[in-house]
Amino acid sequence: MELVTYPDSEMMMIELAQRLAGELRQALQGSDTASIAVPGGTTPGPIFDSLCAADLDWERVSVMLTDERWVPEESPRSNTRLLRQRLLVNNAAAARYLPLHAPTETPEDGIPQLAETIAEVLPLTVCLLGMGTDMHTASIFPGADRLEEALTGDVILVPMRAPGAPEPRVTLSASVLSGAISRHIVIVGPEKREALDRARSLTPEEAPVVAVLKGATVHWAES
Ligand SMILES: O=C(O)[C@H](O)[C@@H](O)[C@H](O)[C@H](O)COP(=O)(O)O
Repeated sequence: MELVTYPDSEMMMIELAQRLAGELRQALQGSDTASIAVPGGTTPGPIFDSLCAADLDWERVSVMLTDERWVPEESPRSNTRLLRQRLLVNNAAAARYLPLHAPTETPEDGIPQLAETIAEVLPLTVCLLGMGTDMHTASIFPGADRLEEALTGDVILVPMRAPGAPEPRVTLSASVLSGAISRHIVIVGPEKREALDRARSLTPEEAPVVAVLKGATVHWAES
């Protein structure tokens, strides 16, 4: 794992967006298509604000979330809603969006069809992840009901229910996330930095972020 620290998060978000766009651009030089998975939550909004304006052939790019809360798109908890408002706009409106949510009651009902579409674009070209202070990443939470399957299963999407998550979730598996050609983790603040340092001496069951750390670049700003 490589750690890059930035003087402030505003600068980090802009530089990281440029880096992600550069990696997609480079991939599109050698291939017809490219794919990127991004997290939801409160951290990545400013990255999306810059990335959506990147000058690249978005029509050839598939965009998806790393994980989603099983709530309707109108919910303020919906990561899809965040993506539609801040990433799939401007130049990036031309991208192909691969949903991680379907209008079914449970994630179990929706997953087979969603996973089929995602399978077509794997491995991911670029994967951006967030991390919680409990050391979860995507929606792979410590103590989750299907933690083992998400960490070690040869699967694409896993439904998740966890004490740390207020609603059912669906997450890309560790094998899909860590299979991305390029992986970045973005964290802000001293608490998350301490959690990351702690995670490095723990098992993936205790600290799921460990499952995606090898070969990843962690981007950190104190505030
Ligand atoms: O849907 C989600 O919540 C995310 O995809 C999740 O994995 C997120 O990246 C971390 O929980 C960090 O969240 P914050 O950025 O809000 O701290």
